[in-house]
Amino acid sequence: MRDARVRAVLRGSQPPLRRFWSSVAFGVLSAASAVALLAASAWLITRASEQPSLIYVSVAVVGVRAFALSRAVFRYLERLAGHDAAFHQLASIRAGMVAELVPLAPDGLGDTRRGDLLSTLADDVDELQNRSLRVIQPLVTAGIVAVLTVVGVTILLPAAGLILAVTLALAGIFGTIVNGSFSSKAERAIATLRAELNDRVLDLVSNLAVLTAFGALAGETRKAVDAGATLTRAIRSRASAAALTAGLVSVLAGGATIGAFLVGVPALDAHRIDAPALAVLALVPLAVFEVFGMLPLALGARRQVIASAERIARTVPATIPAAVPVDLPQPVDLPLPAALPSSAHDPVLVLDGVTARWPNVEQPVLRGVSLRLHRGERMVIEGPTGSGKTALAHVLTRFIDYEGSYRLAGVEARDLAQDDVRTVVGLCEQQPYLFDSDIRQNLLFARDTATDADLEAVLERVGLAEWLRDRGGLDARVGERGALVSGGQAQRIALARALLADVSVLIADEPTANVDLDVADRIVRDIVTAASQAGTAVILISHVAVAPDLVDVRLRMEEGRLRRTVADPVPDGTADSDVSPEGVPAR
Ligand SMILES: Nc1ncnc2c1ncn2[C@@H]1O[C@H](COP(=O)(O)OP(=O)(O)OP(=O)(O)O)[C@@H](O)[C@H]1O
Repeated sequence: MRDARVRAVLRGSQPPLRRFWSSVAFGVLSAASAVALLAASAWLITRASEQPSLIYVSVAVVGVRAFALSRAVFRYLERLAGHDAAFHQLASIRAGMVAELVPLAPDGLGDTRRGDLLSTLADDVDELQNRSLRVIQPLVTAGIVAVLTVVGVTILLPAAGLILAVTLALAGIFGTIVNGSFSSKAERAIATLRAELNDRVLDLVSNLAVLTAFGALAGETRKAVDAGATLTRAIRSRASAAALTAGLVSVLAGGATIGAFLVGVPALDAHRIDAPALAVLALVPLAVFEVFGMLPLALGARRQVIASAERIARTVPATIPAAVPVDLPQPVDLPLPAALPSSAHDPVLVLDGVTARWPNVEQPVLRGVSLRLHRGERMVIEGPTGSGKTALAHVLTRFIDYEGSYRLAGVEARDLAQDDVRTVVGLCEQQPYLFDSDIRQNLLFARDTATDADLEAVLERVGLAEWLRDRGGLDARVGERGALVSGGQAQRIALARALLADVSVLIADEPTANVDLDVADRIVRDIVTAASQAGTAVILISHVAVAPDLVDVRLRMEEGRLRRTVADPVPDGTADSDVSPEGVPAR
């Protein structure tokens, strides 16, 4: 049975009836006009060959013109109304998906491949629009027009009506079987193959430098090309199945015409119908089969829509993992900046026995961590790789949840809105993300009211004044993911961003990871100095030994536990995170 989440995605893809009904109505009118056009033309040509007075054919002449025009006009209106409804729905599906993903980012999406996410948000959501456009609408139109035509033909000649009904049923059944058996595998695979291709191409272009350096570019390119070829094969096999189905439907349409002649000619001889009626009986099947031929293709489109809905349901997690924080329905207000302690002795941030886990990981990454940070204090956290330093940064910025107590300005952090916490505690990530835009835009999103003078001042504080002049000012571009700036400059831009956001606590996670020792020392000094000037407390996560004059508190993280370092000893037997590393007075 299809899972409830897939059903919910499918339901969500369907435009509401008030938007959708008009496109179905126009579709039916357009298809009915096509059938009526052929019927009227067949009747007119045959009747005209009998050279009657013009008065007898004038209605049919008007009919042919009217149906020719109405078919095109209704087709246009159907397209317009159908796409309008589908696009409205697409916009809300995409917005809904992004809204579901936002609370998960960044740590709740650790298992999600970026290519998958890209394919899901772009291609799979696009595919969903076909549910109304290529599945429901053609099915309803084909059904209604086929029934109306069979009724009309039956009125003219019951035997011909029966033949038409039977051949239409055969076309529906065999067309669906043929199409299903030749293309259902390809249809279901296309969405996954497209995601795989996206993933490979994304990997290739984002890691060109490293792949080239290790001579792996040719191999990875081949994999991307192979993924493209597999996708092309699947698309080709779907197209072949569609062509085969169309061929089968055409054969049955021809069969219906021959059948109409077989029963129509004796009826003509017996004067039960006249010659123009026989022409109508013979030609109408061709038009109705054109409409009805969409049925097997609509069922194929349905399989593809379902495959995309399943992928969306798989890619966007149905529930938020336990370790990802969720805001309370009515979070406590943190009136800023008044809420922050004005006295240097009151801590801004207090952790008591904090334990935390990464999403979907059983083992805690932090175990009973306690610390206190005062206004303007400079704290360094060192420790071996993988010991949990970044995890602590993510707890403090509320990217992952915690057990124990984490108070910010005296208020328990889990009672606050996460956004409020992040206006007080800012993070300079280990690998700062720079947008492929100019320097101005890369800073402005931290504070969109900042003037150019503000931006230049903050860049000066982080030691980038000269660089800014050399680059020609704030309009200089930084390249994709900061390709046009060095690792150290990227760190400084990230720092400038954090300073602009005017946080009270700045966490710099390995700001010197990408630079040499010489530059590292300057960056750390600049970070600490710039933050101090702003009265901002700093938690510096660093591998590099930080000069003693830049540090008030020095802590060490080991296997998820925090303790003081030898340089800042505590009494024997109490050197772990159960002890609050308090006591270093704020400057
Ligand atoms: N999103 C994640 N999901 C699951 N495990 C993770 C995740 N991120 C990191 N880990 C694991 O958690 C442990 C602690 O990682 P963390 O990044 O906090 O270490 P770190 O001390 O910052 O290391 P480094 O100095 O190398 O940056 C490591 O074993 C790491 O492999």
